[in-house]
Amino acid sequence: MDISSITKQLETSASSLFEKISASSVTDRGNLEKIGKVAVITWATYLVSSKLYDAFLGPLSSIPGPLGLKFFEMRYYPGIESPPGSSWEKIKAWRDQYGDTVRLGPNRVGISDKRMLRQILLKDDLPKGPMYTRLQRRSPPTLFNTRDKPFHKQRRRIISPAFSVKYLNSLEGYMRETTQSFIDRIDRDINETKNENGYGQVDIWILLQYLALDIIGETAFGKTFHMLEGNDHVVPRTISISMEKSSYLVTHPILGPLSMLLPFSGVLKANNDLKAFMTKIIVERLKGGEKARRNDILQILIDTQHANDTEDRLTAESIAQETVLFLVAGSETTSNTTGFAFIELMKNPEAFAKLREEIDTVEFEQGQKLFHNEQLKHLPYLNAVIDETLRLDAISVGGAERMPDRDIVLDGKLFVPKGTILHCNMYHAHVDPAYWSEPEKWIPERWIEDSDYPQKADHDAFFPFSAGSRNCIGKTFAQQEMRLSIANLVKLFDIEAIPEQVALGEERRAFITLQINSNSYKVLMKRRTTNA
Ligand code: HEM
Repeated sequence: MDISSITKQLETSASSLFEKISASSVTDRGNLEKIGKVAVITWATYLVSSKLYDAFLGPLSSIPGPLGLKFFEMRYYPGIESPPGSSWEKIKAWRDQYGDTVRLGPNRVGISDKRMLRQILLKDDLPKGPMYTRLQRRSPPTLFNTRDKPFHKQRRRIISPAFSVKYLNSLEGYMRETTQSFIDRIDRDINETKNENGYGQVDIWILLQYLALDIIGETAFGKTFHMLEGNDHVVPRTISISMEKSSYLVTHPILGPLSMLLPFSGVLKANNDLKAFMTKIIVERLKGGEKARRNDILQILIDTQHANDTEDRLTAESIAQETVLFLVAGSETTSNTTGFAFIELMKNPEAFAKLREEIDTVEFEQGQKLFHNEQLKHLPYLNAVIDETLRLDAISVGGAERMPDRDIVLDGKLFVPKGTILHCNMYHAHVDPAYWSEPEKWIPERWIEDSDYPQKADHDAFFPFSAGSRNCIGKTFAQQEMRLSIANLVKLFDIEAIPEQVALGEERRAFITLQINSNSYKVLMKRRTTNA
């Protein structure tokens, strides 16, 4: 018996029952009860038949996927988040089993075909999906979480000058100053733990986190948080609580309205502290006039007050929210990618040697203790190390959501009705054997045109910063920061793996961004005595 006949029978039996009952008197209480039962049965019948229709006959029915997900949302799939932060691995296993279009829910399709991804993100530039509304909670939307295209276009136009190459060049001084504090901190840690060969233990993962936080502090907030000097600051602390909570709200939307009542330790207090901190900085800048001006991202946002068009003037609340967004979107993404690059370099000593050989062809400028971005921008192996890490250890393993506002056909073959949630799994495209040879191996040579590695990188299947109007506004900022930290460390220090730590680097979880379970990865380091 096929599904359509089951559905028909259910509908017929419910309507005949309804007819029988309506024929009798409705005045007595018994009949009222029967009517109630009929209403429930009719509703249940409708629900079951529409679920069966969507699962087996609807427009998404031909897309393969786990049976349960044809009926229920992914968050109800048994064990999907057990252990916490592991759902991305299950989704990857489904992709390997079912292919590059997978049914991931009654109304959700996972996409990792590179042509379809380009169409969704770039050519059709579809609006963001409902996940981003959940991230808004009760605050006004930001550049990242708005789903409104005209609002986004206007906000992006206002904020873009803060991320232009020219403006970023002018911020390089802050990045280099902070990188110097990072090097000083490493020297301190080495001295405290030095062995007979001069090597000390350094938690490179944590120090990279502090570096990224301090860099955003300097450039976006106008103040370093002094994390590298061992400070505990309200801003990073609040953001870290908020990230954990946001990740939970994305997977458990029902908790949204309840979230403020739940005992998320100190969330309310931390949020108030953060608001007070931001308000103080903005008010100081506004009151201080010309004297208080500083060359940074915050200043660009504050300067929108002088825009001709009143709609382009950001309110104090929006300035605070957007700067906090840069910290959330710009710190862990960058520090974890750099951390993964070191984890890969420690597993591949020949690659480390090649990178060092390249870096050693460049000398610090006279009187300088660190490189400039301009000296590093075009180094092929350094950029290949970064790109290969962005491919294989992609931070956004959870993917991004888009939702078509009209019926569309993907790549001329897959009909997708308006309102379907398209779960864009860019990471899956990064490791698809159809696009990459030895996709699970970390091979920087694939990015180098004149290397011996036969199959070169497929740039059309590479989306680390997404694509289209909602691509990453901080891409150049992140690349600059990653080049500076990797090149300076490789130039100044000998770095060696600690065998037990290598295994730790393989255990991963994702709460919005990919990270290592241990949140710590130690290496042995000592100052170089030659070539430095
Ligand atoms: C290696 C580092 C980084 C990676 C891999 C990365 C990746 C991404 C990706 C994949 C998106 C699209 C997300 C989506 O559609 O859901 C995105 C958006 C965004 N990123 Fe980044 N990002 C990085 C660093 C940064 C930095 C340093 C900043 C700011 C200082 C930043 C700010 C943003 C913002 C504001 C958006 C939203 C843009 C919009 O919708 O117009 N990111 N990023």
